Amino acid sequence: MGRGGKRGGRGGGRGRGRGGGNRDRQEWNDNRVSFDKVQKHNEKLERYYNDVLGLDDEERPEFWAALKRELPNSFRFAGSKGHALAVQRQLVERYIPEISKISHYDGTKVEPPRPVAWYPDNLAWWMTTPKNVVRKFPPFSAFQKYLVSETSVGNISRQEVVSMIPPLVMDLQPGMTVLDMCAAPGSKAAQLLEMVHRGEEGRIRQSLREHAQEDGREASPGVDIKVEDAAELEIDSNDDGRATGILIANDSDYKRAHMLIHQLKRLSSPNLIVTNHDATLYPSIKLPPSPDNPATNRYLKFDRILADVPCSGDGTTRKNVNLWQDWNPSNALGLYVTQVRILVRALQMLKAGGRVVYSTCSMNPVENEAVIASAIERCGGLEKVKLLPSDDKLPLLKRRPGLTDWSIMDKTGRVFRNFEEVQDEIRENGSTPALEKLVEGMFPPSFSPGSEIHFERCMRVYAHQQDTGGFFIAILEKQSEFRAKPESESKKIEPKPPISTLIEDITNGTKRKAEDSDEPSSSPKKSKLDEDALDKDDGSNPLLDAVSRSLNNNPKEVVDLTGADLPQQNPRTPPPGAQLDISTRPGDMRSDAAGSQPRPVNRNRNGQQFEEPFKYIAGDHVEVQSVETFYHLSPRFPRDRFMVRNSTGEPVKTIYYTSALVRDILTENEGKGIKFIHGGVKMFMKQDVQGDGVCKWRIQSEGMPILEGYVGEERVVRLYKKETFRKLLIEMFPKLSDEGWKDLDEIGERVNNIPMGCCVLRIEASDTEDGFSERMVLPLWRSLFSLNLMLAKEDRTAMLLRIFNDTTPLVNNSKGNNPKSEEKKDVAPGFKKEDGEIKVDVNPSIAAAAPIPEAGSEGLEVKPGPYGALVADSNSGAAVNDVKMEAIIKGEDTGGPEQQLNGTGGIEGQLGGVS
Ligand SMILES: C[S@@+](CC[C@H](N)C(=O)[O-])C[C@H]1O[C@@H](n2cnc3c(N)ncnc32)[C@H](O)[C@@H]1O
Repeated sequence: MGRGGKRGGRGGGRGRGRGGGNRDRQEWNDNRVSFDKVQKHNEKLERYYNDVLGLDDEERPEFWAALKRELPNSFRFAGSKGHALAVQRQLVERYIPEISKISHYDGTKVEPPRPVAWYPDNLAWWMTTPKNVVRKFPPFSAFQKYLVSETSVGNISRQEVVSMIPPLVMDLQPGMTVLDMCAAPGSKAAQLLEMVHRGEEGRIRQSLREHAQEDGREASPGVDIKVEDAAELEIDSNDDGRATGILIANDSDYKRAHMLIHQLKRLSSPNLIVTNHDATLYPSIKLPPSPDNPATNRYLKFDRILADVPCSGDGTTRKNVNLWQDWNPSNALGLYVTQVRILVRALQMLKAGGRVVYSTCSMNPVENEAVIASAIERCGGLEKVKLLPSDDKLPLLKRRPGLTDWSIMDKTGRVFRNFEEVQDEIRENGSTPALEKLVEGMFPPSFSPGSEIHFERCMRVYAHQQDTGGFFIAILEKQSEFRAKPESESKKIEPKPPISTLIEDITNGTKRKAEDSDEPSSSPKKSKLDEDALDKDDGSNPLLDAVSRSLNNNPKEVVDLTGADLPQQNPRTPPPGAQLDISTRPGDMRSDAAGSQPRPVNRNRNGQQFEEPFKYIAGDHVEVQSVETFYHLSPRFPRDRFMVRNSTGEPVKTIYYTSALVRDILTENEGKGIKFIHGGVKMFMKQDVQGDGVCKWRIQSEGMPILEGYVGEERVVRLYKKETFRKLLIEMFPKLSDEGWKDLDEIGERVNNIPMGCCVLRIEASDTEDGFSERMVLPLWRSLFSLNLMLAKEDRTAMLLRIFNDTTPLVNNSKGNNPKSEEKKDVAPGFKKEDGEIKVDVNPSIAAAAPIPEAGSEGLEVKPGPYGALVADSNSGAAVNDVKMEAIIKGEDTGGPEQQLNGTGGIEGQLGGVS
């Protein structure tokens, strides 16, 4: 993956890196400000964990002291391994030596960032110097710039170290089918997606090399596959090296699901689908029938599932300091039912032999060991689901085993050792709402000999062990298919309705009042239909069909179809975990969510929400053919994976590309009520060019890494020298006319001679002094008079800093001759902005450099418009009409659905030609 960067992930919208003013970010800032001020005591919290965790007298004070300290900074290098290591090298070679020279006022040396010992390949780092010191203290300013810049382009992901653990213990291999059930904001999903693509870059290059001669293409030089990676060349090599696995990332909260998309889109993966469902009711996904057995329905089963469930989050007191005030035992008790349901559904959707990793950032056994025990019980016991040992995983990670015995604290603070004590209490003193929340399954189960669940195989990570937050992780393996017990038969799991509520029901004939209960409103008793629906092995799901049908029509239908409880089950309503702020781990969100803005909801005429459909276009479609001809595509590139997102199924603005399995899933399940909200990588965007033979479809930087190896030499420009690249980064729209091409050194002649349109700039790695250590591929636009690297400004800036340690401001040659004039910003050559209006610039030097062509000359269409004439696109240099020009200048949408999402303003977000 990563082919020259975070899977090419350069997309980057306007929103990146901005605060966005969302609630979670705001909370985080408040937390930071108030960390020292918050009273870090909570009698129930301290009493419960002193009792239940079994820490000895020596360890206990360390545990509490750590929970009261602020968390060290941590971050992870993201993207393909090769690329991530290249960015990491900058830290090691350039910034750590500088930071090591800095001293505190008392003369002690500042501790530089250091790698997290248990994270593979030194790709995760942490540092004890507080963020605000790094941000404000001048000696750190270069390092701070590096962090900000690489984070903004997605090469660095700020993530808490314990939150990096679950994906690492999944044993995820390329080619696998993977589901992340509660994925937003997406830090773990990003790790999973990287794993789905592991080794892909090398495999594709190997395949291209093997077929270079046959295809008449020149393979890139200097592609030495490291010996330790050689094994990866063999895995998942069927599709000419392209990854065949899939990650489906899901979240029930629509807004958060869009943060997830924002986060994952940076990885530009065609193997990703994002869905928006309640994980307790996750729908079965249909696959196309197998050719051998066309009459049988097939459903997707997963090799790996991550259930990083909503939880009370009490392992995160170090960043969510308000938890000290807010912690209450009922938070965890109220989440138990949802957590069990999510885990049971995960186990149902797993292949036999597949694995679920269950994790929380809570230390409470009711959300952890109790959930594992209850889910195993519902799924038919250890014969069906086994808890796997984890001591062979991440040997350098300090952890404690899972608890084998625990007590439960009720809302009032009373502690019970077992369920019998609860029943005795009810018998003796009568029931109370607090007692009614306690169910048998929350307590340690009793086992017959030989049937013990080995809870000690779970991993518990505590704050004091290595200065982190707290976390719980368990690995479960499905042994064989099962039919899960309905909850009504598993009395251990379902809380009885509170007596007070029953009385109310009887006397008033009304439904339960939400305020009576700590229990999540989306954890109502399930109807029989519900349970049967989810248990069906053939994957069909009448409940979900009914729900989705009703959502597409009339929400009231849900009531009619599925019984009294279901209105609360509407999968669009985030379940309780999502509504509890503490369960959403604001710390996980803060960096990831930064700048992401929820996509405006699409609504039809009746005001109902809908997603643009995913429609695949045929390989012999005239537009696909035009692309094929112009870019001289190798026959080895699949033509049957191009997709558009509109109901006509015609390519209008954007052509996306997906893997074959993603295509099969999106087409097979179309109109079946599954809420797919993202899929596909932007491969081509339409440009209104009017020249003979100039392809209207320009390659998007996101799609470039996937496509580039298959583009014919006719559209390829090769660059070897750093200095040439530096010029292209600093200078937007370098002039080719008037012998300007001569300033472009090694590529000057080639770009001057290449016919107009989009081309592939291959930056080849070499051992020469002025050469690149890492190969990169970027889209380049050759226009009539100039050239432009199609790269967002922030990506240009990040590359300048990374490759050249250069912070030179960018020069925009399209801005005319008056650099002081802010008014000129964003305007194409030959035009100027005055009093907010775009006018033709009559400056003779510009006119000479960029004469407005006559109609028909070099294929440009000239037509008058509000700006006086047709101009060259300020971004790509291509000819555009004035409507388009206006849209570009205003930053209005010129792209597909995703552009609306981030408010990237279409072209401007991607190309950086407009600030
Ligand atoms: C702990 S966070 C997940 C963090 C995420 N795995 C990561 O690494 O960035 C839990 C997520 O579960 C979602 N959620 C809560 N209830 C859910 C449900 N019933 N089904 C699916 N998602 C749910 C919340 O919206 C929240 O985003």
